Amino acid sequence: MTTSSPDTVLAAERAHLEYARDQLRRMQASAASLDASTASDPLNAAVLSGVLARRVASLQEDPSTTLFFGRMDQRSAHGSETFHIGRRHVSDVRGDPVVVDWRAPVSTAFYRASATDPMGVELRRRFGVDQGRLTAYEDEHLTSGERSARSALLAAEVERPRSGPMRDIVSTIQPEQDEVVRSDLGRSLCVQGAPGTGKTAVGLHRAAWLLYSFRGRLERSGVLVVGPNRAFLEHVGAVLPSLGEVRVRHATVDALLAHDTVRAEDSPQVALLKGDERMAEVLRRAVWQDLGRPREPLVLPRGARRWQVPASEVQDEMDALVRRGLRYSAARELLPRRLAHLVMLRLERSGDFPGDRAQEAIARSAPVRAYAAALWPALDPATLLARLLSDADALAAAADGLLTEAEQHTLRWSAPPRSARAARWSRADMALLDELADLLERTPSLGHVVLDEAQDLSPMQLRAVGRRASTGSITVLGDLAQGTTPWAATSWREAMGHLGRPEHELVVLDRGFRVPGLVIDFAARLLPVIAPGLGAPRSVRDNPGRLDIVAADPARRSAAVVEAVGAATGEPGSVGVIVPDAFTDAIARALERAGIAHGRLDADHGDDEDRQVELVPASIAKGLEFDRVVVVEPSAIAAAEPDERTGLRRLYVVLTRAVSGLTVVHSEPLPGALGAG
Ligand SMILES: Nc1ncnc2c1ncn2[C@@H]1O[C@H](COP(=O)(O)OP(=O)(O)OP(=O)(O)O)[C@@H](O)[C@H]1O
Repeated sequence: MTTSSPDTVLAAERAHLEYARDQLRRMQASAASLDASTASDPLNAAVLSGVLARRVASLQEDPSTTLFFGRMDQRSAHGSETFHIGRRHVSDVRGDPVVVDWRAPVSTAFYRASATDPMGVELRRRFGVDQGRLTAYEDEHLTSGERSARSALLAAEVERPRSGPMRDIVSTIQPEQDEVVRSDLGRSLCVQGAPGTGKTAVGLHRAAWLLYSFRGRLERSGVLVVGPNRAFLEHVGAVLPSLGEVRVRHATVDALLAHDTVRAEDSPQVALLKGDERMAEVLRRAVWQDLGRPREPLVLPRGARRWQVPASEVQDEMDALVRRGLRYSAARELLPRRLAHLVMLRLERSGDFPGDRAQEAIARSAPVRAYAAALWPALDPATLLARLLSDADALAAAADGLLTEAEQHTLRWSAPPRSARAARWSRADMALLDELADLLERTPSLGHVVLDEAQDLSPMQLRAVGRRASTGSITVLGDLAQGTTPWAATSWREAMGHLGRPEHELVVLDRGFRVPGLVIDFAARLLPVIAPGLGAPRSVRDNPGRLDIVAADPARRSAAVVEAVGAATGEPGSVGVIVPDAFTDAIARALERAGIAHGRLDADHGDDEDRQVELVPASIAKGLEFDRVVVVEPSAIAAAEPDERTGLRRLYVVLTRAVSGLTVVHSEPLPGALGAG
C-alpha cells in the first residue's frame, strides 16, 4: 500500500475536478448543438427547443462551488470502484460517470456507511470547498476497523456564521436525515424534531430526491412545499433551485386556500370551532341536505305524446347516484342523462328506438334540465357557508347532534351580511370554503406535498392540505412544542389522521444543528410547561454559544436593545432582533435613530435586500434562523398570546433562532418558567 502526501492527494483531486469541469462543458456544448428543427412538426419543435434550452441551462456550472464535495471508494463484485459525489451527474464521452448525483442510489452509501456497517466503503473522503476550489480533505477508512474521528468539515459547516437565505446541506446530510430524504415515494412520513434538528432542510432535500427518483411521475403531478408565512418561504426558497429543482411550488397555507380575500379576524374561540374536525361533517350534511325529493313525475312532451317517469323511479336514480360516492356537482351533471335514460327505456318499450343522439337531446331538453335543476340545485361554497353562518335553522339542520346550541350560536355571525358577496371572510373560513369546494368538485391532487410547521394547522386546514395529496404522498414536518395556535396539534397520530394518512411512519430527529448548548439549555427550561414529555435537542455544536441576559431600566430598554444590536453587528453573520409584535414600530425607530440599517420582516414578505440586521415580530419568527439574536422583553412576547402555554411556546420558538449568540433584553421580570434552573 502506498500512502500519498496530503498535497499529492489534493493535487490529484483538483485534477479530477478540472477533468469534470471539462466534461461538463463538453456536455453543455453537445446539448447546445442539438437542433430542435429536426422535430416532426412545428409544435414538437417548439416543445423540443424548450427542453433543450432548459437542458443547456441546467448544465451551466456554478463557479461558487465545486462539481463534487465527496468521494468514496467502494468494494464491489468488480473490485474497488471510485465515485465522486456532487450536486449533479457528469459523464465522460463514453457515458461513464465522472461525478455521480448525490441522489443516485449508488450515493446512498456515502451518507449511510459507518464503521459498524461500512456498506463496502473502504474510503470516504469529504472535501473542504471555498469559492469553487478544493481546499482540504478528510478521510475515513471504514473497513479498516479504525474509529472515525469527528468530522472537522461537518463541524465547520455547522459552525459557520449564518448570513442570507438557507443553504442546502447536501454535502453533510447525516445518516438519520438521509433515511428520511430517501424514503420511498409511496411512504408518508411525519418528522417530529426539536428546533434546529434539520426538519426543514430534510423536507426540502427529500423533495429534490423524490423529483430525481420519480421524475416522470412527479413532473406531471407536481410537488408542493407548504410553509407558515412568506418570510419563511423566502428564507428557504433558494434551497431547491440550488439543487437544480426550479419547478417546485412553494406556498403558505393561506395562499393555498385563498378562495376569497380575508377581511375579518375571528376570536380564538370562533376560530377554534371553525377549525374543529366536526365542521367537516356539518359541511357535508349542509351540501347534501339541499337535494330535493321528487314529488311530481317527470313529464316530457315528445311529438304527439307525453312521456312520464314516476317520482319513485327518479328517487331510485338519485339514490343510486348518491351511493356512487361522486362529488355533488359531478353527480348533478349526470342526473339529466340518467333521467333521459329512464325516458329512453319507455320509448324503447313502446317500440321506438331513436338512438344515442336522442338520449343526449332529451337530457338537454328544457323540461328535463329544469326538473333536474330543481331536485339537484347548483351550489357554490360562498353562498352555502354564508347561509350556514347567518341562518340559525340552516345551521341547526346541518349541525344537529354535532355542535351544541351554544356552539352554533358562537359560530353564527352576529351581523349577517346582506349577501354572500358582501361577506367578510376570516382565515378560518377559508378552510371551510375549501372543504365545501371539495365536496362540490374534487380538488386535484399533487404527487407529493411537504408540509412544514404542521403542528400549527387546525384539523380543517390539515384536511385541506391532505386532499391536495390524496392520490400522492406527504412529508409532514413539525414540533409539538412549537405549536402556537389555539388549535395546535397535541398528537401526530391525530394530525396525520386529519391529513388522511392514519398509516404513516413517525421519525424523531433529536440532534440539534442550529442552537448552541448554552442557548438550548436556557430555552429548554420552558419544555416541562409547554410540552411535558418532549425532550430538548442534543446540540451537536462545538461552540457552547453565548447567552447574555440584560436587565434594563424601563426607560433604557430601547437603548439597551440598540447597544446589543450594535455589538452584534461587529461580527460577521446575520442579526435577528425579535420583538413583541406591538413593539415593532418603536424598536424600528430606535434602530433608525441609532443609524442601524435594518430590514423588517412581516407575514407577507421577507427581506429581498438581505441586510445584516432584520427586525422580526415574534409572531413570524418560526422556522427562521440568525447568527445572533436579540430577544426583546420575553414576558411581553408571551403575554401577547391568548393563554400562558401558547405564550411560552411562542417564547420557546423565539429563543431557539440563534446559531451563535442570544441576548435577552428585559425590563419586566422574565416569565417564571425561564427563571428556574
Ligand atoms: N446535516 C446537516 N449539516 C449541516 N447543517 C445542517 C444539517 N442539518 C441541519 N443543518 C442546519 O441546521 C439549521 C437548522 O435546520 P432547519 O431549519 O432545517 O431545522 P428545523 O428542525 O426545521 O428547525 P425549526 O424547528 O426551528 O424550524 C440550518 O442552518 C441547517 O442548514
